Amino acid sequence: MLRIAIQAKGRLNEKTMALLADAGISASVGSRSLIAHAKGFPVDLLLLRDDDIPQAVAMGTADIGIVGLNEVEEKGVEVERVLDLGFGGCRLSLAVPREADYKDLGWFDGKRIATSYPEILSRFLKANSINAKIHTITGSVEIAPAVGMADAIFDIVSSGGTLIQNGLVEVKSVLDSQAVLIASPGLSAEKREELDKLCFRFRSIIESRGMKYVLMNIPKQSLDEALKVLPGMKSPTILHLADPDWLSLHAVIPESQLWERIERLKAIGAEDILVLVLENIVK
Ligand SMILES: Nc1ncnc2c1ncn2[C@@H]1O[C@H](COP(=O)(O)OP(=O)(O)OP(=O)(O)O)[C@@H](O)[C@H]1O
Ligand SMILES: O=P(O)(O)OC[C@H]1O[C@H](OP(=O)(O)OP(=O)(O)O)[C@H](O)[C@@H]1O
Ligand SMILES: [Mg+2]
Repeated sequence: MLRIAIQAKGRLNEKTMALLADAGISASVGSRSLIAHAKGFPVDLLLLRDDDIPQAVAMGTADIGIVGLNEVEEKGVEVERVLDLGFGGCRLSLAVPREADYKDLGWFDGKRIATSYPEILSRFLKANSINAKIHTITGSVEIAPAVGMADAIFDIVSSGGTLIQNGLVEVKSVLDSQAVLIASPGLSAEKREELDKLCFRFRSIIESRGMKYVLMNIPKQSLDEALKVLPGMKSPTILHLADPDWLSLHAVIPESQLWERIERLKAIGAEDILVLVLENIVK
């Protein structure tokens, strides 16, 4: 039985539960539960604050965990980074007040920087020979310069909206983060086997995200042109129709290219185009 640590509540919780559900793992988690037995896979869910997940996995309290890379890097513990999960995307950046006379990293020399990520910041400052004072606070970091607590900040940025609201400008992105699956270094062979199965499910879900399954009818004489437009997994599927002048084409297309491809296919005579949601790609 694998034990997986996930965030009890917060930004990663919903998407983590959705990923588990897509992988056929369901659990009824009460608002005060700390541990839940899952159905559909031999796994227990351990519900923790995200700060505690890297340590829990490093110690073996949990075998695996889902947490932001930012927390893994901050805690500096020894865990295996198994899989990038493609959600919870953000970055850790240095930002300064809009009116600051900032030219380069040298600006930070002698300055006070507020952050909830002192370890990552300290490593970065050292690597760049910057002598700044780190002021550690646990939240509302962006307000620190305005209230005179610091000259600059080092914090999570996603849309950049919070920085703008607080009159700050991002000057250096230090770490790109997303939710990652981590594993304890000393997993037994049995647990490793379970983890491999789980990873197989996660990978097929991640790969299918943003992909569409497209079916259409195409005049036979347009086939060569259509094949130039359609990617497909290996190549598109071609099926014969009862009408000998027409073919049916099936292909997998990234959502970002969908409408541009459909316009090109319509221009060469494609009709009856169906776009279906792709649940999983199993390779
Ligand atoms: N604005 C954002 N956009 C995208 N991802 C984010 C954003 N803010 C944080 N994250 C990611 O989500 C993780 C969890 O964020 P959250 O705000 O829920 O943390 P928290 O308040 O420390 O939660 P906890 O109560 O578990 O300690 C962060 O560590 C980061 O990886
Ligand atoms: O670039 P943005 O899209 O504005 O996101 C960045 C903000 O999001 C997070 O805070 P959150 O909203 O989770 O609140 P918190 O400060 O209470 O953690 C993070 O700490 C930043 O403040
Ligand atoms: Mg936290």
